[in-house]
Amino acid sequence: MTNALLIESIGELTTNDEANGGRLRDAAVVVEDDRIAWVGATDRAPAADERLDAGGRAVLPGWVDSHTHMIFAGDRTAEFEARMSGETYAAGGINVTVEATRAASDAELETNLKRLVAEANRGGTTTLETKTGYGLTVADEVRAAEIAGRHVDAVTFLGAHVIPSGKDPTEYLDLVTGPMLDAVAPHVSAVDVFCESGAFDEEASRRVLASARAAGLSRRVHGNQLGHGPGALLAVEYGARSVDHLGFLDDADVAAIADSWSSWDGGSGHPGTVATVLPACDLSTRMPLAPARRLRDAGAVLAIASNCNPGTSYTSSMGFCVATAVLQMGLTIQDAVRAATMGGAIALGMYEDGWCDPRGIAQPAVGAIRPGARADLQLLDAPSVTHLAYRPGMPLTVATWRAGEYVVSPWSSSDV
Ligand SMILES: N=CN[C@@H](CCC(=O)O)C(=O)O
Ligand SMILES: [Zn+2]
Repeated sequence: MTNALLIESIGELTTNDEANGGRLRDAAVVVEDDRIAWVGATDRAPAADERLDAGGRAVLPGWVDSHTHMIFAGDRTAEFEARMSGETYAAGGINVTVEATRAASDAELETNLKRLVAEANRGGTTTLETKTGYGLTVADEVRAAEIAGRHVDAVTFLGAHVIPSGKDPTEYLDLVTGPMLDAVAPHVSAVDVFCESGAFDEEASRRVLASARAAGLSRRVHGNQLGHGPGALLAVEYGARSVDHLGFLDDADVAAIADSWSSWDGGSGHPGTVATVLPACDLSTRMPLAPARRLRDAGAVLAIASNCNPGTSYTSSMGFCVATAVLQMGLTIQDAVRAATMGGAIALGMYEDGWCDPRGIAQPAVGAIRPGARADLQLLDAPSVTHLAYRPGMPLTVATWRAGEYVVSPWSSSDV
């Protein structure tokens, strides 16, 4: 049965919809079941079963967090403390979490994931990707993918995260690109590779990306995180949906990522490789901030993601990431908000209708507030998205809807 909710008197509505310039004042939205049914001026809004007066506050799409690692056990507080005392981050720390994750029960992993998803929802996140990569045996990677698929919108296979302790690199690469991929493939939509010294070099990364393509899965790359390397160029060459981290880029990398968008017209056409920046990770590892502004000015499509994981970025706060991207990376507020919503949706292939969730069910588009899109919205206790950076660290998200249902509902409609 159709049930219509009208959210009216929205002071500033961020739509990410070119049809109305991406932003409306004194706006209203009608949500019908799980979708946006109507967007326009409050004084022209149609009747609805239920009304919510936003009182001049801002409404924007829920965050689309396109890069997290939420299937793990344990934490790495000691490693973080050492880093804050001057140690450098090294990929080897991943194996500490691999050991803890293998030792955990299914229930422990699922409980921890649910805790992290709930935290993310409270901060306004309505779409989540997460990766395997702390199991690194066939059984542990399949287990991670299955558990993740019950709670997030997209699952990525990251068997090529690091060579597990005690394993021969050549044998492990054969496993990751062969039997492990075959076993995990039914549960995931993409394959990722950590292309970095200490993890997978160019030749190994090529094999991972080629095996993903042969299996009909999307490609993603962790690239240029700890130093300059081939990750960004490989991502573009293999048609990856995104290349993530990007602290160390030269002019050729920036140009290649930007050029990958030359045949995309904003909706249809072949999408290029999204440049995903991870501001919280750059801060937590004390690495150079990714050159988000330079990438944007060159014409790249940007995403901002949390990279929530116990090693390099133990936060799911997209609001914090957006504020950091504005205050430290030089993005405008509008660019940062767009990157954390529409950018993430493009990186996940979810900006158009019909993408499939981990259960294989077709879903409406996310990342924009436009008729037909999934009704994923957040209400800020602020008159505009500018306050996300103007008042950094404040918990401004006060209500969140996912597919038309309240995920976070601190106010009843009569309080607002
Ligand atoms: N760089 C590779 N993977 C994670 C870190 C994982 C860890 O240290 O546990 C990242 O994105 O930063
Ligand atoms: Zn990551």
